Amino acid sequence: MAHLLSVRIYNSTEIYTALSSSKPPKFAKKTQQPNTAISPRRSGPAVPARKAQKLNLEVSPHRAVSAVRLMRIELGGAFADLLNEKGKGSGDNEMGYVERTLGFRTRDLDDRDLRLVTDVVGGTIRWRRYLDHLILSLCHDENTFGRMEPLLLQILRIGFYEIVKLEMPPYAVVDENVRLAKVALRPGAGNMVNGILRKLVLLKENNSLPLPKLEGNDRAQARALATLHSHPVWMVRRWRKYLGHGEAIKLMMWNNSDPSFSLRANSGKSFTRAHLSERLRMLKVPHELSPHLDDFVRIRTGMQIVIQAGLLKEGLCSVQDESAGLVVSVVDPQPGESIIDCCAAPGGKTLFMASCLSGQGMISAIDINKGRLRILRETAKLHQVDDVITTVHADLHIFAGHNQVKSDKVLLDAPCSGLGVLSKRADLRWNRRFEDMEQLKDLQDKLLDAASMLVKPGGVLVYSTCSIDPEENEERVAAFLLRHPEFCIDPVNRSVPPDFVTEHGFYFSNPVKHSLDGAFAARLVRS
Ligand SMILES: C[S@@+](CC[C@H](N)C(=O)[O-])C[C@H]1O[C@@H](n2cnc3c(N)ncnc32)[C@H](O)[C@@H]1O
Repeated sequence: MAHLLSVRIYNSTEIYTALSSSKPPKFAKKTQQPNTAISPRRSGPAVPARKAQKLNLEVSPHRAVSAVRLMRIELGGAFADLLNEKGKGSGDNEMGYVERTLGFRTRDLDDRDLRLVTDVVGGTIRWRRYLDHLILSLCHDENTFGRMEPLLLQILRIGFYEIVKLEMPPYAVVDENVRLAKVALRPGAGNMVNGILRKLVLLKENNSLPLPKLEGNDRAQARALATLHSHPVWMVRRWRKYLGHGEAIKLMMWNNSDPSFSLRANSGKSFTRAHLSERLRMLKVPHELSPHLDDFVRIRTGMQIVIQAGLLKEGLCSVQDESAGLVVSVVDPQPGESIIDCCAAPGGKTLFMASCLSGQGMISAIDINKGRLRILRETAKLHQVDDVITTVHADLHIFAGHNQVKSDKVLLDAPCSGLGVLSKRADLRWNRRFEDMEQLKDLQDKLLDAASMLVKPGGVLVYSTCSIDPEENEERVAAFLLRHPEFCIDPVNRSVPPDFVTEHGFYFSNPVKHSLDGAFAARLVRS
């Protein structure tokens, strides 16, 4: 039986405040829903005003935490950083959100619960389009789905994901999610979850999930694929155009797989990869050495252990994908050089470049974002590489127009769509819009022009993105070379393994081929 230790009424503004620190969005109306019926309105309060229960031992903690975190990501604009999800060792933090949002606590999260939260939140976000298609198919009508309360929808998505993708024992999933809906919303909501989830279980047992067929014209096929692989239609169409049907599907499967992470040992603190490997062995974290980069190790599981052991906090290592590390190989920083990192924050590449300088040389780390630049500064101090880094808070366009400085090497790690990192950034696919691409390309051209002004004769300009989109990569470089005949391509064969070198001499990490994030870099020399 639920334990009722305290009673408090929450209103919708308070609930929103619990979800996010910024002001309430349009969905948070002050109207209250009747407590017995299922509110059909998606535009109603996030959860209805309700009585708070301090401790409820009947609700499974990972589901309560997942539901609240999903609400925060979707409605409160929180950032679905899978690493943070893994890293949030503090169950207290999570339970605080549950209490402030739903009005009750469950038992504390243990390590298994934390892993489940990561899986459920990441998976539910990734598979959202697919799950919503199934939920809509099993609702009475489109209105029921279209106006469903946000919390109810999240609970259904969790249940569908657990049954269809995690293949958890279905009737336990039904019972647990029904209980969550009853306690967090009201009995009627529990009945609805029960009805829909039970229909799903039957369909799954009979192998007859209502999924779209791949037929019709290009647009219709793209829509079906977008649902089956849970991506926006515009991405599917773009990838079918650029990569072909088969590769597009492989890419979507990669984006939907569990991300793996790499760690870079921080030589700035004389902490070598051998030291890191030894520490990981002692922590029983399975890992392997990167075949491409001397300072890197790969880990598939155990990130939470690494974080709890304090390795990141002590600055002994950083989380950095090898694809990003290889961009630094393309820059090839040498002791004594002057380097400008034009879009530097939060500093992943700046710090790696700084550690390559062995205390000699200087990196000017420019960024327009003050907060992110502060993170860079603090991390540089922690990593003991701050003696070779100067941070500059500036808009690159203005900085380049007003400064006469010219450097040996200039890195422009440009703002981009991030289409190469969708496996790690589970929510990014839903936040990125087709219209963004044109704006980004325009920004990239302008930043390239500005960055080129900072390169001294004979110096090197490296343009990089974490995108796999040719329009942000090869096409931007081609357009730049037309505008700037004083630059030419310096093929990256000497900097990265041959497998990563394109026919035009650029660096390209292909998620499907290399099992790393997608990344691109061009090395251009000024005559
Ligand atoms: C892809 S991120 C850089 C990531 C970074 N290089 C790293 O490895 O951690 C792009 C950065 O460009 C910055 N940026 C965007 N427009 C800018 C501008 N006009 N001038 C300077 N920085 C800018 C953003 O604030 C953002 O931090």
